[in-house]
Amino acid sequence: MRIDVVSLFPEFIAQSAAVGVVGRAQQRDLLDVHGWNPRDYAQGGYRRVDDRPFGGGPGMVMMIEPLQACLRAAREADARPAPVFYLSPQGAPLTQTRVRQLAAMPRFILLCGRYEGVDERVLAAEVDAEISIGDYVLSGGELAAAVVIDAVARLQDGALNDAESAVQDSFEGDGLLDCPHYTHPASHPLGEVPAVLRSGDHAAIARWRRMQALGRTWLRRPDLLDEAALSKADAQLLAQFRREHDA
Ligand SMILES: Cc1cccc(C(=O)NCC2(NC(=O)c3cccc4nocc34)CCCC2)c1
Repeated sequence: MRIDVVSLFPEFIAQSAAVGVVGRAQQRDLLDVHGWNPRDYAQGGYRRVDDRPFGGGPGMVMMIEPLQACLRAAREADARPAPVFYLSPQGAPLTQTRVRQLAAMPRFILLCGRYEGVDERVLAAEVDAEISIGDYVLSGGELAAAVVIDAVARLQDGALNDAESAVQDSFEGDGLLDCPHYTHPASHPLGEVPAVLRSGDHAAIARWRRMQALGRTWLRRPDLLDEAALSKADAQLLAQFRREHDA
C-alpha cells in the first residue's frame, strides 16, 4: 500500500512513519509513506503557499496553485488511481470501519491543512472526502494524518506481531474497550494485582477479562456497547458486573 501526504511539514510525517509498527511495516515493504511539500511547487522567489483571506479576518489561507501542483506530482508518482482525503474538522469522524475501508485501498493521498485551512476551491476540485479525528482545535492536519497512517498500517497483513494482533483483533472483533492490565510486582503500595490473574485458572482469567472489558465499556463508552454484538454469555457477564458495581 502507498500513502502520499501533502503537508508543509513532510519531515514530521516521515519521522512519525519511521518508528514503531508503521516504520516496521515500511521496512517489510507492506507500506510506503511519501511526503510532499506544496512549498516545492510554489512559483516565484518567495515560494508563497499562503495568502490573506478574502473577506478579511485573522490568519492565512493555503493557496490553490501550490496545492494543485503538489497534488498532481503526488498523484503522478504512481500509476494507480489515488483518492485524495483532506484531514479536517469538517470531515467525517474516523472510525475503525473507515480505517478498514482505507486499509483495503492500493493507495491514497492525504492533504494536511495549516493556518486557517485550504482554499475551498481546492476541496471542491481535488478532494474526494474529508476525515476528522475529533472535535478539538489543532494547529495542522499532520497529527491527524499520522493517526490515519498508524491505524491503516496496523491492518496490513504481516504488520503486527502476536501481542499487537491480540489487541487489534480484540477491538476489531467486538468493539469493546480493553480490560485492565497488570505486571510485576504483585504487591505494591499502590495496591495488589487481582488474585484471579495470579490463579493460573485460565478459564476464570478469560472470564474476568471479558467481564472487565464489558463493564468498562458500559461505564465509559455505552455508545460502543450499543454497537457491539453481545453473546448471551456476554450479557450475563455484564449483568454480573453491573450487580457488583451497583452493590
Ligand atoms: C473543532 C474545530 C473547529 C474549527 C477549527 C478547528 C481547527 O482545529 N482548525 C485548524 C485545523 N484543524 C485541523 O486540521 C483538525 C482539527 C481537529 C481534528 C482534525 N482531524 O483532521 C484534521 C483536524 C484546520 C486547518 C489547520 C488545522 C477545529
